[in-house]
Amino acid sequence: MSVVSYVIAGSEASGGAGIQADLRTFAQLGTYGVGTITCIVSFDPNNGWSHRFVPVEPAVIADQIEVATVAHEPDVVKIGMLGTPATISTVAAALAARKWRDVVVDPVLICKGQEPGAALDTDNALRSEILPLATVVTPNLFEAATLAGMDELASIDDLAEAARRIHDLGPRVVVVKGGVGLPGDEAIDIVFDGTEVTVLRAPKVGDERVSGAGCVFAAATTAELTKGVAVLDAIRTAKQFTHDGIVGRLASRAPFDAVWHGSR
Ligand SMILES: Nc1ncnc2c1ncn2[C@@H]1O[C@H](COP(=O)(O)OP(=O)(O)O)[C@@H](O)[C@H]1O
Ligand SMILES: Cc1ncc(COP(=O)(O)O)c(C=O)c1O
Repeated sequence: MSVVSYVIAGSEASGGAGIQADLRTFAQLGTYGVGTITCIVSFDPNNGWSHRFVPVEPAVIADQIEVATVAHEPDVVKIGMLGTPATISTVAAALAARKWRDVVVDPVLICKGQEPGAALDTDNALRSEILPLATVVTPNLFEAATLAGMDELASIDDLAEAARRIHDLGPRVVVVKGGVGLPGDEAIDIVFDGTEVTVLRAPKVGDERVSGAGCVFAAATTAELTKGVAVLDAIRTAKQFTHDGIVGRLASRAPFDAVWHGSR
């Protein structure tokens, strides 16, 4: 069993989300983080903090995956933002070429700044090429509705129905994160393993979304799986770790706070 938590994801240049958040989370939870960069997202402070998105060349992504996997032989990997159909095909081929103990997919879908047409192709490629390889997938409300082909998710029953539909696409365990999106004073997520639905609850910390929460949640799950923890226990630890990081969040000149990595 490798002590390396491997992540294939985008760089988010303000430092709150993406691979920066993933690698910090791995370090906090005691695994050795190794990362491959798929794209670079730079928010634009002069244009409403909109996304500027630059994909990395597929051949350069393949080179990074080659050196990381040959050097470390990781057996647990997190997939974060991929961003284009070409990147998705490159990463899917690389994943299929090795045996993994766990593949955690945070299905970061559209990035503002991409054309809607390109975004739809990206959603479809993720659904058909990456989800079947996942052992754990962690969509937020919006991503779950998109992947499940549902209009709006407004209750725990809706989360469970979305999870069932996403499970049919191939992942072994589906976590649908209600986050701040469901009414009430709790951030509710559900876990569906193909048989049972488990409901996870934590107090909401404010009503705002915090940048990097989704990345940290999936990265913490990945770190725990790297250590050999069972899936549901890994997800429970991730929920607490993310909650603590939201409590200790970091304000900046950006219009959104960023999750801290663990307790502050
Ligand atoms: N304000 C909040 N207070 C408490 N928990 C939260 C809050 N926002 C998100 N969470 C939790 O953090 C985790 C990641 O949330 P997610 O919905 O993926 O966030 P986002 O889509 O904003 O990145 C989930 O467990 C979710 O329930
Ligand atoms: C590169 C990258 N990955 C992932 C995300 C998703 O971040 P979050 O955890 O806030 O959903 C973003 C959001 O900006 C991003 O830029």
